[in-house]
Formats: sequence, structure tokens, C-alpha cells
Amino acid sequence: MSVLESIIAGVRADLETRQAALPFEELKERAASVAAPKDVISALRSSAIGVIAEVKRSSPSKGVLAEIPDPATLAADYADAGARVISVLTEQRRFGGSLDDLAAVRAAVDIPVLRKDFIVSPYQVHESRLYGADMVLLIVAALEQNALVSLLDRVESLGMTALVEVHTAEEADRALEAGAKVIGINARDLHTLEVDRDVFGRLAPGLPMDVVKIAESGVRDPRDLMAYAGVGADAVLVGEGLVASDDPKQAVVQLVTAGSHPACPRPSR
Ligand SMILES: O=P(O)(O)OC[C@@H](O)[C@@H](O)c1c[nH]c2ccccc12
Repeated sequence: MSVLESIIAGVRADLETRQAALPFEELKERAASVAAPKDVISALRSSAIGVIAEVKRSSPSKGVLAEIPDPATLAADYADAGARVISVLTEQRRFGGSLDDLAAVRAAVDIPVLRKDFIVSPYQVHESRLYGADMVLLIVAALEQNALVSLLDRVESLGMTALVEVHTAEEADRALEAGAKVIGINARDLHTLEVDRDVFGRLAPGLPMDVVKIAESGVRDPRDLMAYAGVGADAVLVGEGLVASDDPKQAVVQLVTAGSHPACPRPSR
């Protein structure tokens, strides 16, 4: 079993527990009365590269990154520092996240919130909405094509935006085929956990102009952000580099400042 497969096995087991506690029909009804999702694409399209700041406690590769006793405060700091979107890891077993973290962050910020998890079922899409997500991650490597298409349609039918994650050219083709409007190119291979920061530069030029392009993982400092800006990123998604720094808010300020510096390449749109 690859790391990805074992994570998904755990996700499916935890999902069964939640489904037993709250039946799908009832979940759908409750989610339908939540305030409408925010327009994430407008938030991400800008004349300067954006920062998506992640609330991330642990990772399968490094273990505990930060305790994060109060995700709401961290998210509010990220937003104050100029992040465009807050990403919240909700996977529990490997990343130490929860849906409570998502709810706490939702209540603390006005900018769009991304639910970062391993979404394999329509139940999780409605659940994301119930907990206030505006955007949902869909990982191409974790889904058959028909499941990807139907989950993407469901995300959009609820007014949310899908961040469709890819790591290879084949996966990028599948994402486009499914109709993805926002594509995240993950530098980390979820089967091996290895990081290759050149993947974005190889794949992004092959994507259509109107697709929003996010560089995910491995951003350590403003230099990495500038490098991604130079190869066409609309935004970078940063977790470890923020939560493990002495001052996560200041770390976001530095990235945002670098992104709006005249010397930083601009998204081409
Ligand atoms: O901590 P990093 O290297 O900055 O990475 C953040 C984000 O890209 C990473 O958490 C991530 C990208 N895709 C995922 C899919 C599932 C879980 C986590 C992820």
C-alpha cells in the first residue's frame, strides 16, 4: 500500500463513523442552510501572486510540525498578514486536523476557506459546506475519473470551488478533462512523499491561460514564491514553512510583500 492508499483507508473508516452519526439526507438538509460560499476564483485572480496559508499540525513525512492550540487565532493572523485564502487540513490520523478546526477558522476569518482532506465521497462534499468551506480539495491521484467528475460537479453545484490537485502531466490532463477551473500542482508525490519543486514549472505552461494555477508544497521562503511566480503561479499554498516558523504571521507578511514587489513576476492575465 502506498502512503496515499493507507491514508485513504483511514479516511474511509472515519467517514463511516460520521455517516452513522449523521445520515446523508440530514447532513444535506443542514448544509443547505449555511451562508452561501465565497467567490474563491475572484480572490485568487489578482495582479500579484497570492498566498494560501495552511493550518497544518502534522504531516506523514515529518510528524508533528506545530501544536496549534488555537487554529482560529492562527487563521486570523494569516488573514491580517494578507493571505488570500486559508487552507485547513481536516484529516485526523496523519495530519492532526479536524472538522472542528474548519469550523473555528470559518468563524474567525472573512476570506475564503479551503477544506484540505482526502475527499472520496459526496458525503464529505456536503460536510465541507456544512462546516463553512468555500473550496474543497480533490486529489486526482486518489480518484477514478468518473468519481473525480461527479465530485467536481457536486462541489460546483453547491456553489463551492474545487482545487483539483495533480502531480503529473497525465493527472493534469484528467483534471482538465473533468473541467477543473483551479488546478493545484503539488510538488510532493503523495505516493512517495518526495518533494520536487520543478514539477510546477514543467506542468504549468501546458495548462490553459484561464485556469487558475496554484503551486503547492515545499515553499520555504520568498525566494521559492518568486521562483513559482516566474513560471506562472497565481498563488502558492504554504503549510510547514509557516506553522514551523517562529512567527507565522510575519512569515506570511514576508511572502505577500515579496509577491507584490515590482521585481516579482506577475500572473499573466
Ligand atoms: O507543508 P507544505 O510543504 O508547505 O505543503 C502544504 C500543502 O501543499 C500540503 O499540505 C498538501 C498538498 N496537497 C495535500 C494533500 C493532502 C494533504 C496535504 C497536502
